[in-house]
Amino acid sequence: MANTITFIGAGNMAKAIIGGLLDSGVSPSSITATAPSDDGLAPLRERLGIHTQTDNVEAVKGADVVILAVKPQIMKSVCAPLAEAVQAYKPLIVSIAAGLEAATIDGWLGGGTALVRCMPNTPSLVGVGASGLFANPAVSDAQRALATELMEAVGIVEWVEQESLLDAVTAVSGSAPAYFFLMFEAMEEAGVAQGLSAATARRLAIQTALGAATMAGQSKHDPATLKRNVMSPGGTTERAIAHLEDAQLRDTIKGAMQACARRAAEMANELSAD
Ligand SMILES: NC(=O)C1=CN([C@@H]2O[C@H](COP(=O)(O)OP(=O)(O)OC[C@H]3O[C@@H](n4cnc5c(N)ncnc54)[C@H](OP(=O)(O)O)[C@@H]3O)[C@@H](O)[C@H]2O)C=CC1
Ligand SMILES: O=C(O)[C@@H]1CCC=N1
Repeated sequence: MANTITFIGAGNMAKAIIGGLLDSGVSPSSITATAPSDDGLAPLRERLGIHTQTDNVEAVKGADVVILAVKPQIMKSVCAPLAEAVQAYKPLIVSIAAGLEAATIDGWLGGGTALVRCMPNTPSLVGVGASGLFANPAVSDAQRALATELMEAVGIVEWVEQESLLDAVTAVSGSAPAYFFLMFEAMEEAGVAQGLSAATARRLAIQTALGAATMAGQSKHDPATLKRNVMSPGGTTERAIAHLEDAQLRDTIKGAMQACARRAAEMANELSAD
């Protein structure tokens, strides 16, 4: 990718995308990351070889793509000072903030911006990310292709044509690594309670999740069939799955995902009213 990319904010998610981009062969010299102080930036500059900046406005000037990667709650105060440079240089803006609507951010940047909203996830760091993208009407086909290329460098991409669907994407993939990490915690605890060492239980649980995900991604069968294939009649898995169904696991997951999407919508309302 020959484009220059500036990350405004260099926290967990920015670092995950930057790491994935570098692993995919993007040149460190084409990436700039910003943060208010050099303390967190120095290791990125020294270990990864990317450019860093504590001045957001300078970092925006001349960038082809500006990725807004700060917390939603400070986005307004970060965007306002960028408006002049954004209007002058007209980069493609990519916001990865949960909740915040495209029109709200566009307004903070002075209006008329080509803006893609992206909901990525942290496995982007290891090239196995999953991102949902939405483009506002000012985004050209070439800019759509650029956003696709950027996020496909760190995982899979799904475009949605209705902005509100990004809240569902947040529930299905943006926040979802945490659901699986919780599952790993629970499986490790349960394995230890059954006598395994924590290290052994963790290693087996993680490898099993990797295997299940890889199989589900490659198989011509749906997940329900793959599940049935593990369940020998009268066997062990049948008992375990019956317990999970009796405990209403499906409703629990549905409730968690509804809470997630509702919070994204709530954040959009709270922050647009600021
Ligand atoms: N974490 C995740 O899994 C996901 C996060 N997101 C979204 O990504 C965004 C960032 O989240 P996350 O990376 O987790 O948050 P972090 O708190 O880890 O990162 C935020 C970054 O912004 C920096 N920052 C703070 N103020 C400024 C400023 N004025 N100018 C430039 N940089 C600034 C922080 O620097 P310092 O630490 O020095 O304050 C930090 O580097 C959020 O909007 C979130 O909704 C989306 C999908 C997944
Ligand atoms: O928890 C959050 O708000 C962010 C957005 C998706 C994942 N983390």
